[in-house]
Amino acid sequence: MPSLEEELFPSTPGKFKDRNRHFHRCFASTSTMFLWALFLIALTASYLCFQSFMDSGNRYFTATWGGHHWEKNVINSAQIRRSHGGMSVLVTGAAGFVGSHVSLALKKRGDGVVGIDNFNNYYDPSLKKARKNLLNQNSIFIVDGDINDSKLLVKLFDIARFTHVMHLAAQAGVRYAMENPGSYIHSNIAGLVTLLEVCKNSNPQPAIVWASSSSVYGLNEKVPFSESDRTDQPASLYAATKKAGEEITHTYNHIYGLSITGLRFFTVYGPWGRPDMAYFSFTRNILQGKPITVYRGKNRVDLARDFTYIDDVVKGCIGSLDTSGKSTGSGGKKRGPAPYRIFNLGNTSPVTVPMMVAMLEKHLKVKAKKNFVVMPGNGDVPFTHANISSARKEFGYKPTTDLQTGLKKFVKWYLSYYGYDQGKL
Ligand SMILES: O=C(O)[C@H]1O[C@H](OP(=O)(O)OP(=O)(O)OC[C@H]2O[C@@H](n3ccc(=O)[nH]c3=O)[C@H](O)[C@@H]2O)[C@H](O)[C@@H](O)[C@H]1O
Repeated sequence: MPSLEEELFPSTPGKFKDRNRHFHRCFASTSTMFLWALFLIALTASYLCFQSFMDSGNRYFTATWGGHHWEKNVINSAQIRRSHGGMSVLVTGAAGFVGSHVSLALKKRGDGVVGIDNFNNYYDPSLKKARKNLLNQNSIFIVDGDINDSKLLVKLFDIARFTHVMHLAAQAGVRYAMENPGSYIHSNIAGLVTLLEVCKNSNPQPAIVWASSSSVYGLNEKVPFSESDRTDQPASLYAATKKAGEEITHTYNHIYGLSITGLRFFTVYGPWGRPDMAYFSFTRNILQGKPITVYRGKNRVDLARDFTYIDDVVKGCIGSLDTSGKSTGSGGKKRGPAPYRIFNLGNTSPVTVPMMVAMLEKHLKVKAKKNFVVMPGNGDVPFTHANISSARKEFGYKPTTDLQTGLKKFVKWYLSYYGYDQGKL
């Protein structure tokens, strides 16, 4: 005798012989659809719940901040250890190239330094970890966190009364902007605004020095580039976000009385540098016997950069901090006008890319396998050249390291850091 189930949901249509056949079929398919719909709704709901849990709870998975021990580390690290004119500086992007160098220099002269870095994987995070270790050895504490985390920033300002912020956290790289545009908005726009909001609300407000870029000059053809030259023709999204940063910081200066100094860095290079930059990746390839791609402009014109050595840039950063003047607002209210400044930090002597390669070949004692290709339309500009008279006048900025000398120091570091001096070559 067939079961009720078999009666209602026969395995083969031929089994259905009663007169309610159509009704049963209809009922069967409607219920199945209903069950499927329920199942899909449940699945979607669980997925959305999981997503929102992950988003809101992300902090809890990645957060490594908070607690008594952590606060003690922040307070100790922020402590000024010199008697006159010391400052307590929050350095964002402290595990980065420029950030790590500036942090060490500030600490060395007795200023308080607390770093923050999100240790993202835009390039090898182990290099960032190594920089962090170096800073830790010099009693500099680095918070593992993102500048978009306003709760973290508020907490930091609550427990350490920073007099200055050296804002170097950013999504760098000119060409990568075509691959991952969102990361530029996240760090260079949203992150900047989050930081400025916290700074403007803090009491007292810190003075802010931050990294803009030579790339804001974009398609400007007037050389050398002066701060008053036009910067409304960016050639990359990276440049556009840095230019936007200059406008955004101006607003915070104007409305809230924050002291702001923007530094236009010109292709900074040196030991502990960024592996995504040409001098660094060329070195890696040359040592590994791999070819390098050298871009050329129209009519085979060589590209040129005003390569600037890291120690010179550090001096420029510190000179800017020392002369930044005070923010005038407090608790979100402006009490008077505050300084708003922009400076080029370049070297004032551009070198072509093939000349830079020749210097690397000399220091590495290895010939490069060069492929010359026409510069792709991916955000590059043909040349950069800084006029640095403003920075010189304001805080005595005077670069002293030429590219030949700077690359020699870089190669020495590279060979040692990657173990080539122990027979790898
Ligand atoms: O001053 C800045 O504001 C910027 O400086 C830096 O950008 P750039 O000056 O473009 O440096 P970098 O990539 O080292 O290319 C150097 C040269 O090599 C050429 N280049 C590059 C790659 C390659 O494969 N081949 C090549 O010829 C290339 O065409 C160029 O002529 C920072 O990365 C950036 O974050 C920002 O800070």
